[in-house]
Amino acid sequence: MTASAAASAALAPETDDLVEAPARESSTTEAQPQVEPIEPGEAVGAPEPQPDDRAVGAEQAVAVIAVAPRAPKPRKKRTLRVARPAPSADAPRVLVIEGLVKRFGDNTAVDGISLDVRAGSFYGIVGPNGAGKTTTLSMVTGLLRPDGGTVHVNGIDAWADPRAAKRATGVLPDRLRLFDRLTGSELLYYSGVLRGLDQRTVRERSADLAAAFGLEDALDRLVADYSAGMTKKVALACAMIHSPRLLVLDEPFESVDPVSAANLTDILDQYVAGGGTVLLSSHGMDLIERVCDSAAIIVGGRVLASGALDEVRAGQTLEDRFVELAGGRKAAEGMEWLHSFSD
Ligand SMILES: Nc1ncnc2c1ncn2[C@@H]1O[C@H](COP(=O)(O)OP(=O)(O)OP(=O)(O)O)[C@@H](O)[C@H]1O
Repeated sequence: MTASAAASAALAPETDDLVEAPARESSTTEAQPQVEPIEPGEAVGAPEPQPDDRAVGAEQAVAVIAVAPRAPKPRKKRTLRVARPAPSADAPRVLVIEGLVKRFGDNTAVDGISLDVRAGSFYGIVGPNGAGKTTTLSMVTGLLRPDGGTVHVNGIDAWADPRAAKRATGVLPDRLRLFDRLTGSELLYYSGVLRGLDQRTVRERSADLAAAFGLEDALDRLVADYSAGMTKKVALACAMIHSPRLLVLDEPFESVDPVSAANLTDILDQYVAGGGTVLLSSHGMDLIERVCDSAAIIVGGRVLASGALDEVRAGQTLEDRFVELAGGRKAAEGMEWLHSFSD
């Protein structure tokens, strides 16, 4: 399948994912008056328009805008599916996080997080704002020193031997701080040689990545002039150029349009199919359910559920499970002033 065909396929609504719920029965058993069926949206009682009938009276005008109520949309029930099975329990563990802790003053942002991510896994981390996702990923990738706990990447202690761990890791951080006065091709080149690749390999891979991410026409422009989505793409390309064993991506789909998101998903899918491992954070529950085989729900710096996607969802959608674990929806109580409109 071509990249664009694959992107289109990924974008197509997954109609077989949706199961129609049975139509709701009428709640009354009383005899109903016989009426002509009215199509939803059809005008009721409107006189047949005549060629020379331009002036309509008030009654007729009202009749013209009296529209049959639209039938309520049938509730759709989603079948819970997984994109792919989680790696088997004997697959090697590419990332092992044990008892990770990070405090900012009195605030314990990460409070003893432990996770196992196995080779070939597409692992999603979800959690409410401020749950500690970015803080955790920053400690995994060597950007933030933990106050406690350990991180092993491919068997390497990431804080005892950060250089070796970084060679095995590609990172897309949350707040992108790129050398954006470089052009896209200069940034890719810089990322490649920084990771020890020779010039020829860097050029070849840069061309492949630019084509895969649809950035060919932007390579000679300054990254500072890129849109948010393009910046995300070039940063992801830079994270992948040294073909790391583990990709750690903080909100990779933020600001990325749906077509590009499908394209990125295809690229990451191929990477995982080839034995790579992805750990990503996202607020997109549907996306996580579509692409990930495993997930962790983090709330208040703690892991409340983790493992194969089906175990984490526990028979619900990931969103429902997330909302349940995160403490449910909060009504906008005490916000009555919001309805006292200013004009
Ligand atoms: N550098 C910092 N200094 C002080 N507090 C911080 C710092 N970084 C994060 N925090 C705090 O740590 C907690 C976790 O933040 P973090 O950014 O990890 O959350 P998150 O789950 O990634 O949230 P979001 O989904 O909103 O991105 C928050 O209370 C945040 O205010």
